[in-house]
Amino acid sequence: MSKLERNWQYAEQYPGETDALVRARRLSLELGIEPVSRSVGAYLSGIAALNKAEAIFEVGTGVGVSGLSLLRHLPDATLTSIEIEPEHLREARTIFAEAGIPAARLRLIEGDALHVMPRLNLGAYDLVLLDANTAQLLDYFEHALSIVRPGGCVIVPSAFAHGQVPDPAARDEATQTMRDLLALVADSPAIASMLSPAGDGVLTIVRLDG
Ligand SMILES: C[S@@+](CC[C@H](N)C(=O)[O-])C[C@H]1O[C@@H](n2cnc3c(N)ncnc32)[C@H](O)[C@@H]1O
Repeated sequence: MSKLERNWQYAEQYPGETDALVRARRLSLELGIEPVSRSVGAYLSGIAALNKAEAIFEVGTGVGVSGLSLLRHLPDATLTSIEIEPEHLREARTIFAEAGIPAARLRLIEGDALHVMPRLNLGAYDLVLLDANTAQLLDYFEHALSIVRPGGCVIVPSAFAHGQVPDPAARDEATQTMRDLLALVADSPAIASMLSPAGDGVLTIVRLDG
């Protein structure tokens, strides 16, 4: 194992998870859903706390690993989360209830994010997580930038598209879409962007004021 791989493995094993997160992660894997990794979950918890997020929006609920992570240190925050698969959403409701998250703090919406996002209030969210269909990512991102408040952030886990983005030989559509997004945000003066190698890569974009 190389030094970089050892660093990565250490970071993945380091953060502690709540019992609810462990249950949600196990269920995700049983259902064939790819949840955010442990280090990315810890990153989401930390960024949401730092941002003092009150209103959080997520595309791709899965069964709730990212959602539980986002809410972990924020007892008053609300989460609006969109999921296209009814079975995932049903399981997520159970997971959130078992974790003791009151229903009033959750708005779980079944549907296609591309239909739901255009109807959301502009500038209404402190933090937006995009973790669904990579083929639609550029469209999600356009909506995300208008629903996040100035100073808020948009986070895209799986920014390496299963490790493909850094591989110049990889030319599939998902990889190209992710590269397009990375190029787009790197050049925009209205955005601060950060790319971390945690998990499968995490892209964090801050919408600057003004
Ligand atoms: C990678 S999983 C999300 C995992 C979740 N964020 C977590 O960490 O536990 C992607 C999810 O997005 C959902 N999805 C795919 N396309 C979607 C769409 N257009 N709108 C809403 N959800 C979608 C899938 O059904 C799947 O549950």
